Amino acid sequence: MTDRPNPANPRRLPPDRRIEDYALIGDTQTAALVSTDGSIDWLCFPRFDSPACFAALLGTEDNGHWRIRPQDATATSTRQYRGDTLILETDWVTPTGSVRVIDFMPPRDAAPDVIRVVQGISGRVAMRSELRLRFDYGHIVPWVRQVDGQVVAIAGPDAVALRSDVHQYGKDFATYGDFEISPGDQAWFVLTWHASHEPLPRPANAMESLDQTESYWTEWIARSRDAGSSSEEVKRSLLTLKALTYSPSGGIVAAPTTSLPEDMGGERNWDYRFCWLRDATMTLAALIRSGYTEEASAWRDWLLRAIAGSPKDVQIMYGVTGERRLPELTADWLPGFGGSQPVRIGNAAADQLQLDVFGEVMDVLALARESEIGPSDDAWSVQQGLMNHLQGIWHEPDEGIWEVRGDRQHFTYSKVMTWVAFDRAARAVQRFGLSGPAKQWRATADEIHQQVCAQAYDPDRNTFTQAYGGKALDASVLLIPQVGFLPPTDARVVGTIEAVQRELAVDGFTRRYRTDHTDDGLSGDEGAFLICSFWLADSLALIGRVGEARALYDKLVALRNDVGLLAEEYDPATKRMLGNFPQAFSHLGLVNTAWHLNEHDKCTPLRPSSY
Ligand SMILES: OC[C@H]1O[C@H](O[C@H]2O[C@H](CO)[C@@H](O)[C@H](O)[C@H]2O)[C@H](O)[C@@H](O)[C@@H]1O
Repeated sequence: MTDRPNPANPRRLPPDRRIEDYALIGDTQTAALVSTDGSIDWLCFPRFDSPACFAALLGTEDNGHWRIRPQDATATSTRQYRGDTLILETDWVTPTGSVRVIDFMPPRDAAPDVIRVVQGISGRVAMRSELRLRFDYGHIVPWVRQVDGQVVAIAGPDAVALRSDVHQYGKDFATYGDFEISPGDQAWFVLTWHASHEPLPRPANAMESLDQTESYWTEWIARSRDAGSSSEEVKRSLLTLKALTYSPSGGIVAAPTTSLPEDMGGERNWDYRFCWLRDATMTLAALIRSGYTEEASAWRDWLLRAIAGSPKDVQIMYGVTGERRLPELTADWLPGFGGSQPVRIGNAAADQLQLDVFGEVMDVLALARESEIGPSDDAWSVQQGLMNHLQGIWHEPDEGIWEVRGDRQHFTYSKVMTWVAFDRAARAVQRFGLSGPAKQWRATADEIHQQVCAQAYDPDRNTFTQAYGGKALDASVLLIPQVGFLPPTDARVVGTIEAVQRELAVDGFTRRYRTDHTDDGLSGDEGAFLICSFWLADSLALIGRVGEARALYDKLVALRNDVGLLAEEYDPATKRMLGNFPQAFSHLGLVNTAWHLNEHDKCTPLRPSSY
């Protein structure tokens, strides 16, 4: 094809489209988002951070999508995951009958596939598949042709083949398949990516792949500890966290999307398809607690490879196999979700100083050492290098946990987590007989402790503040008792929880900070931050207000969409999710709070540092 689609007449998506209208399918190397309308609007092939071949999520249908649904515009859909798997079932009801569309991505053997199977339930239903491939984040129209009965699309490094038992035809830069389905009928579609210079991979068998995919997820979830009354939502969150794991390397992405807005229509749009040490360590803590040691072990190996070299070059985030350069670009051809621009590719936060990651890494490695994963000499030698480096920089101001793009500050949470790093290092020497300057580390931990209590505590409001000498509040300091910095019985801890409830509350949830009190370098506002709301529930449980904690947990669980997924934030005013989706932070928060409440019910004390 030589012409391009007419940009003056773009194919629009429904204006009332919501982030929570999407469901996730994935193969633990990449993932796709499927809308309630049966359209795959986001898919990056072959990795989470590869350019998207379907980017309608951040634009219009002309930026690439693949819809399979009844031709009847009045058809309605409901959907669910098949049991405890990532196989999505969308059931359509039309005036003439009903059908089921089954969408999944088989855990990868060689080539990545998206498979869609349509099965008749009742009556007779006229269906349509509408495929619009656009490489490189929605702006390259590929050369599409039929080769041996299969549709092959090629542009630059990418090639995608569609194999199906439904006849395909091309029209207006899209590929269509029209078919009818009755009970007992079945139609299948297999979309496969390969590098354009390589031969077409062998086609996957749709039904065999379905069985294999079902077994993969069912066997994986069967290894989890039973979370009692929270079991249903914990399992779904664990499956989501597993789906965000890049299995070849053990890396874990913060979310599979870029630029879903934290402020609808605004500029708070970021690329999350990378491995943050912070998000990954917290995810690991949730997985270890839930019985998954294999993933934790793989991630420890990932970490050691990623940060290998000089400790002074350690970054706060990496690519899925440890890439260090993640330049932030603007995809100015994409209008953005709900008009939220810019759409960003890459993330400049990779170059920031965020001191908290030292504490998070030291803490999760301590947890790993104490768990079934056991010790690792390599890990300890890397940890010693990190501690030597931290000894020289812990007193510096930084960008903090929230990666502000305003001035660096002495953020309280950053300093608390440097205390965690020195505390865990000194403890490891004492407890496991490892080598290292334990006395010096303990002395530094004590110095940081005194400094935080003196400079980050506001006696007038009886609360820890966001930064030394400041007045602004920050929900991250809710973690002070969880990481063991102060006991939950300390009046300053109780005062901080109450101040957060008083000053950061929004409809019973909490913001991470107030954008009118903190200069984060950005315009606009944002919603309630879900992981912080889970931390608030944890804090309430820790100080004995368990009824309130459970009520908040239940309220957060009720925010999940129809298939149990959460974005990063929630706007109580519009009752809509905000931010990248689904977000590891929110799902690990759910898992940890469920375990905290469970442990509380069983009167098992929390191990310090459980996030
Ligand atoms: O809010 C501004 C920042 O937003 C992103 O960071 C957030 O997401 C990270 C990944 O989940 C998380 O680790 C961090 O704590 C959050 O603040 C974005 O990646 C940043 O570039 C941006 O400055």
